[in-house]
Amino acid sequence: MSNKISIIGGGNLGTAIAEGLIKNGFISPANVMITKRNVHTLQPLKERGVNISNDNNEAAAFGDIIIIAVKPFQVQEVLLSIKATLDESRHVLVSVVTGIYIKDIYSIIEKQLPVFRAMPNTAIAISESMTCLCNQNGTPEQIRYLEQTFDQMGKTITIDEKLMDAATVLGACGTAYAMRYIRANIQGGIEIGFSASVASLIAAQTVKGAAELLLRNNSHPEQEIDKVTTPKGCTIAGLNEMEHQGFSSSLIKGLTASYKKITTDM
Ligand SMILES: NC(=O)C1=CN([C@@H]2O[C@H](COP(=O)(O)OP(=O)(O)OC[C@H]3O[C@@H](n4cnc5c(N)ncnc54)[C@H](O)[C@@H]3O)[C@@H](O)[C@H]2O)C=CC1
Ligand SMILES: O=C(O)[C@@H]1CCC=N1
Repeated sequence: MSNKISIIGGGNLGTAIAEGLIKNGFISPANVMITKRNVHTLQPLKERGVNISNDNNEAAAFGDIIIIAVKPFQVQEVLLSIKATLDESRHVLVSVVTGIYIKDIYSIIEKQLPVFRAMPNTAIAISESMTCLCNQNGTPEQIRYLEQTFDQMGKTITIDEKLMDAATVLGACGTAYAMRYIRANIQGGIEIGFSASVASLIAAQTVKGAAELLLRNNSHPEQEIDKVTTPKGCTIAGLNEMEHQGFSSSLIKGLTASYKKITTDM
């Protein structure tokens, strides 16, 4: 399988994917093309050797793997514009678009080429994404290749398409939710005496360490919490107050509101 990759839609996620792809040398920048109608903001990628264009058909002709990274309402127009260039015997289409199902894509392109959906998050730019994949008509070789590609940029799992909306909430929106948790820690940290920059460092590194404990120990959060909570100590006093104020409940309600938005209103 040849490995030229085109990214259509050089916005937040599209540029993060381009950065992630070229970061660790998995693919040469010369084998990546990214498009946007106004290519001005793509200059930093161009300076690093990535091909940039405002012509989606040029990108479709360039890439063997075509990643669609536009907003949901832009998908139909983009797919229709490259439909004639899509080649069933060559191209693999990968959509990262929220709430657009594989059947929707087939109904627009009317060609039986392999279609994947990928749900990464913006940490893909620093090779720390969580990416959920699903596909229809992908060969085992193509599935393996795409899993390997996204594995270069974090962790990857293949799931059923019916879980992609849930993956979007937990894995992609989750980056923003984690940021708010960290921001609240910074705000609290300033109130109890730290400068903003020191509070930011302590909050971010502490959250990173907590996540690494779970990933490396394969443990449950409550097991790790038990190791921190001294009886009659300050940790449990803080945790219980947070729960009295609805901490876990508000997060769960936030996740389900996000899920409801995707499944009923996008
Ligand atoms: N931002 C995130 O964390 C994540 C976003 N997604 C999905 O990825 C998609 C892109 O999201 P963002 O990057 O955040 O949006 P964005 O608005 O930053 O990026 C979309 C880009 O597509 C460009 N574009 C629009 N029409 C175009 C066309 N005809 N040809 C070429 N480029 C065109 C826009 O100029 C823009 O730069 C969305 O569907 C979103 O649901 C999925 C996972 C995470
Ligand atoms: O907010 C959104 O709709 C997109 C989907 C996942 C992250 N951003």
